[in-house]
Amino acid sequence: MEKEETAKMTVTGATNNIPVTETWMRKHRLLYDGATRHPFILSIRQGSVDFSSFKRWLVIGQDYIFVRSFVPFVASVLMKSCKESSVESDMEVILGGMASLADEINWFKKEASKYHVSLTSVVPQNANVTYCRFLESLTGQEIEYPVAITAFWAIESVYQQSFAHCLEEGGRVPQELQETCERWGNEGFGAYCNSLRDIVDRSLQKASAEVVSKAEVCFLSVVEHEVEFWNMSTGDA
Ligand SMILES: Cc1ncc(CN)c(N)n1
Repeated sequence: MEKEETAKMTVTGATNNIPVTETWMRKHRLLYDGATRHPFILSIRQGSVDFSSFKRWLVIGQDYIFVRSFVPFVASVLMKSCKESSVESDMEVILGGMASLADEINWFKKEASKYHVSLTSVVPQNANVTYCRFLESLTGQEIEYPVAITAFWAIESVYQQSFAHCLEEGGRVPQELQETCERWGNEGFGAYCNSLRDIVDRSLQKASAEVVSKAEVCFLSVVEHEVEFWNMSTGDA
């Protein structure tokens, strides 16, 4: 009897200790999968994607524009972490993210010249402009660190999990997109996303209910923007 009670307590304790990001994932699974299992991503995984100049223009050109707006946002998260986080390693994780964005920019330039895409003449599409504006709105001082770091984690994670899904067993990624999938779907990038997720969960543990709810809204906005980003592939955005 005593043993049973102890077991119950442990189960209750574990339930109460579910990290916030895990509760969001369970609650918003369908929406999240809508981004990481978007038809464009599934077509890459199934090998049916038509990697025409239009798609190249999206993956290289539009994403290049996005990443250039992403950098100042990440810089603002770095500033917030210096001021608001008491954990030194937060800065190192975010700095690592900045370094990987520098690599991304160089990679876009390399791919653009390989496929003769002129990065300077790509016009940002509406969905991309809206997404970049959203990023800018999160750079203000009034945005709390837990909210900003939530957006950062969600943006990186959706991308990582989308491309990791393409690489899972049974996929038939076309040769010319293999490197793209590996760039974001690799395990190292996955570990980095997990470090961001740990920062989110830790910072939300100490946050007020109001900030937690703002962070959840922000998480959902990111997922919606990511869906809209891929919708550009069908001209629906
Ligand atoms: C739209 C989008 N989202 C996320 C990432 C990953 N840095 C990206 N390159 N582009």
